[in-house]
This record gives sequence, structure tokens and C-alpha cells, in this order.
Amino acid sequence: MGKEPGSTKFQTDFRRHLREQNISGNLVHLLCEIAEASKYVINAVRTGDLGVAGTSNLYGEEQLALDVLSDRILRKRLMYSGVVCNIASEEMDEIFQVTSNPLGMFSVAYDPLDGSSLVDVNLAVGTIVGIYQGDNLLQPGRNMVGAMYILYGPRVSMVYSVGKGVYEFTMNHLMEFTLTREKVQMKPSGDIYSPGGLRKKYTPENEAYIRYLEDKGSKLRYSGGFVPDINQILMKGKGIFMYPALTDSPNGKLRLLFELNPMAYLIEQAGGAATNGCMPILDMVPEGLDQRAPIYIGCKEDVAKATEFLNGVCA
Ligand SMILES: O=P(O)(O)OC[C@H]1O[C@](O)(COP(=O)(O)O)[C@@H](O)[C@@H]1O
Ligand SMILES: [Mg+2]
Ligand SMILES: [Mg+2]
Repeated sequence: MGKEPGSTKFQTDFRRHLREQNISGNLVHLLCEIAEASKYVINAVRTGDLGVAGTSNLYGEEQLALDVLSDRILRKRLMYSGVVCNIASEEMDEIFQVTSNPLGMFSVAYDPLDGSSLVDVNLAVGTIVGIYQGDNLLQPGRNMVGAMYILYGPRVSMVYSVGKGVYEFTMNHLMEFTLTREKVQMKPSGDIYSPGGLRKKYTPENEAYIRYLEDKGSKLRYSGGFVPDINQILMKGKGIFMYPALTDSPNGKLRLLFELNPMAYLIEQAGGAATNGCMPILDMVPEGLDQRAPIYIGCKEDVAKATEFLNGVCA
């Protein structure tokens, strides 16, 4: 698919594709609501205020006006979707309860604008979303019923899975998402590496692993945006992204609920793997909304090799 210019498989739109997946009407509705919200987020990214908001999030990080606006766009859409009971966001201090009755409802954890500090230099950013059945957001990511990200790059693309493979949709000139790739699959190993964090703060184990990747001829591909960096690895089907423990932050930087779990779900669905060095990311039991973890994510063999180098030394 996508090899010949202009071929888009009869413009299959997102809603029609979802209806054909034999999933609940509520989940179809929720996924479409998130896709709709992303149209307002991309509009904010393209034309919105680039300044700070004057507030900070639960990690003590300064929020940009775009972080706050994107968060509000997503939250409002989810609140009025009629199918969401609990909402957690990288930009909110606590869980936002829409209704106390979880029957037939979903809970959603999201990072509304990942990589927001890259907007002022015009690099790609994204939205990351994890979806759970019922009201419990503090459960292993493996229990998610779906995950997706939207990538705001030169084109806007959306990648999702509900446990039936990974699909990519691309926004067309009418702002509709049409199917561009189906059943995306990762190769067993690859030659791209995307290493997050300051290298001088790497532990000897991580330093040795990076040297191994360089020696085997892997190419450095790191943009500083989790969504475009993962998207490259997933769509090319090869490589590894890592944000390891650093000497002054044993849990790395990235957040389990808002960033790691949805990406781990998508990569596993495509035949790849994601670990914190000791266990699959998706099996971690979150202790709090703000939990961080080291991550090695991508091709199965490359992730297994990272685990070998770490040899049980992990957070
Ligand atoms: O600059 P570093 O330390 O490599 O960190 C980059 C990582 O941090 C992030 O920007 C964190 O996300 P936020 O922008 O949502 O805080 C990721 O997108 C990216 O992978
Ligand atoms: Mg983020
Ligand atoms: Mg963010």
C-alpha cells in the first residue's frame, strides 16, 4: 500500500474502517472523537501562541500555552463524548472524573502535546492516547483496549490499534483521516537508534549498549519528539528508541501512563517489544499518575539485546 502515487485504497475513512473492525459502537465513537479533537490541536499548533502559560504541570515543568490549550481541547471532547468516565492527562494534577458510573464507559490517559517545546523551532510533535475499559487508570498497560497517537508533521497522521493490528491514517485536504497503511509490522532487528537523555549521564551498561549499536552500524535518528521518533521506527519497521535511567534520574524521563504504555501497546501490536530493562512496559503496575520509567522500545531482537547489556540493572 502507499507505493503508487495517489493510491489510498478507495479513501477508506476512519469511521468506516472502525465499523468494519467488529468493535463496540462506544469505542468507535471514542476513537472518532479523539481524531476530531486532533483537528483542533493541529490548528492550535499551526497558528497558536508560542508563549508560556504561567503555570506548571504535575512534574513541575513549565507549561506552554499550547500544552494548556491542547489539554483543554482533548478534555472537553472526552467530557462530552458520553462514553468516558475518567480522564488523566500529563497536564493535569489529578484524575478528572466525568461520571461515577463506569458501566460501558472508558477511561483515557493522554499526553495532549508531546514535544511541545519543539513547536517554536517547527519540528514535529504529537498527541498520545491510551484507552482503558471502566474507571481504573492505574492498571497495567496490557489491559488497555486501544491506543493511538497523532503526529503533527509536514503531514498529519494517526496511528491506532485496538488489539487487531496497527493502522495508519493520514489527514487529507478535507481534514478527513483516510487509511494509508494496514497491519504495520516490525522487522526482528534494525539499523536505526534513537537515544534520549544526556549521554554523559548514561550508566556504563547503557553506554556499552550504545557502543554496540554504533559498532553494528546503526544510524542515529533522534528528533527530540517521542511521537515522530517512534513513528519513524514503526513505519520503517526497524530500529530502537531508548530513554534509559540516567545517573541523576533512575526512572529516566518519560511517563508510563501518558507516553510509554500507549507506544508499547502499538509497538507490541506490530510485532516489536518494549521493556524498562527488566520487564515489559505493559506489565508494569503503575503506582501513581506521575510514574516514569526507563524504556527500550522497537525491534524485538534489539530490545532483547538491550536487556542483555543491562543484565538485571534497571530501575
Ligand atoms: O530532550 P530529551 O531529554 O532528549 O527528551 C526528549 C523527550 O522528552 C519529550 O519531549 C517529553 O515530552 P513532553 O514534551 O510532553 O514533556 C519527548 O517527546 C522526547 O522523547
Ligand atoms: Mg510528553
Ligand atoms: Mg506533553
